[in-house]
Amino acid sequence: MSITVSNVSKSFGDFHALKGIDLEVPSGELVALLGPSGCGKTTLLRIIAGLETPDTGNILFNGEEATNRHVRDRQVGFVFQHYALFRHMTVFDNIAFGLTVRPKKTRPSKKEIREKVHTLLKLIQVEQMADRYPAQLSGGQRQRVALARALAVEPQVLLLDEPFGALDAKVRLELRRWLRRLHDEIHVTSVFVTHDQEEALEVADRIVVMNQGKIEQQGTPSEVYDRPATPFVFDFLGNVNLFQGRVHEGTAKMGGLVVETPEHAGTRNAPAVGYVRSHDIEIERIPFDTASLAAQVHGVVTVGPLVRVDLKLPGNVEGIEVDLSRDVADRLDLKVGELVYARPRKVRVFTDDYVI
Ligand SMILES: Nc1ncnc2c1ncn2[C@@H]1O[C@H](COP(=O)(O)OP(=O)(O)OP(=O)(O)O)[C@@H](O)[C@H]1O
Repeated sequence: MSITVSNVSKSFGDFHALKGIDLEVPSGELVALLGPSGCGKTTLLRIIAGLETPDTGNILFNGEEATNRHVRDRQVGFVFQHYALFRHMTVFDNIAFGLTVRPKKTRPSKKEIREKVHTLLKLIQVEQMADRYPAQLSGGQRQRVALARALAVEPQVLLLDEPFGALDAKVRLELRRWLRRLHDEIHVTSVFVTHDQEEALEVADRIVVMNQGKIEQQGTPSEVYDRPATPFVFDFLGNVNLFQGRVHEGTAKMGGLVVETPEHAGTRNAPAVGYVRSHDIEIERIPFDTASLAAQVHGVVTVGPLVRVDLKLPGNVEGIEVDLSRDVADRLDLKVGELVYARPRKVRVFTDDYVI
């Protein structure tokens, strides 16, 4: 089932939590709502679910008006960060719950319910745990059971609010891969809230980046990562260095960086900022042919598979961070205090009215 969010706004008192949101979720897609704490992701999810009503705007399911449809008639399944499994029920009964409480007319037979629950137990890979109680499961297993419970009633839409937020990093990583594979099998239209950019980039078909109640950009993971539309998106999706400067008659000059720009970009000597990801910078001991920035090594620290180098540059008070692979760092064997040259491989320039 497709979801259309059309011009949705929501305020709490005089705080504008959502400001004119327009969003299309095509049937069968897995979409991530990504943004910092308080940007309105959960409020938007709750409005799609029918747990909250928008002040203005509409929600459509498969093109049909559903803004005032009751939550129980929306055919949505939920999974939240804090697993709300029934403590006094076994895994089996938790998953079966939504089916057993149906009115007699639409309730499947006991045999059908048993078969359905076993299919789901297999899908979430906890077949041998049907008789356990939630307290006897790990956090990751509980979240998988919560997902199976949501899926048991065959929802048309699955809404997940930071479903792995309370789990440790390793389990989180396993579960998000598992969720991706599960979605590839069942293709239920899903909206997934997260503030973790890696999670969104790895799991989602499409990412909707939100900031202060608005959508900054939406697109495939590679679109938003490789072609961020705004400085906010650039910054939010990874480690970034800023080079402040000005653009004038076709050239942006930013703290030693020089980038050719279209003639019409900021011809009034407008401020310009160059954004460079920390893994898009090379370091050598001799100057590069082009765009060499002289710098001093200020710090070197190993972070898992990477070595993070802090450089001080004349004209860039904040300094810059460079992520090198371990091989390159081993070859260079940089020492704090020595002089080197840096060269950005990719620069994206934002001016007041232009992105290059
Ligand atoms: N019922 C409410 N009453 C008053 N303010 C609310 C209410 N619900 C949300 N807000 C406010 O609206 C803003 C958006 O909240 P929301 O929960 O949608 O953000 P979020 O992006 O999901 O953040 P987080 O990642 O921290 O959950 C926040 O500033 C929050 O304090």
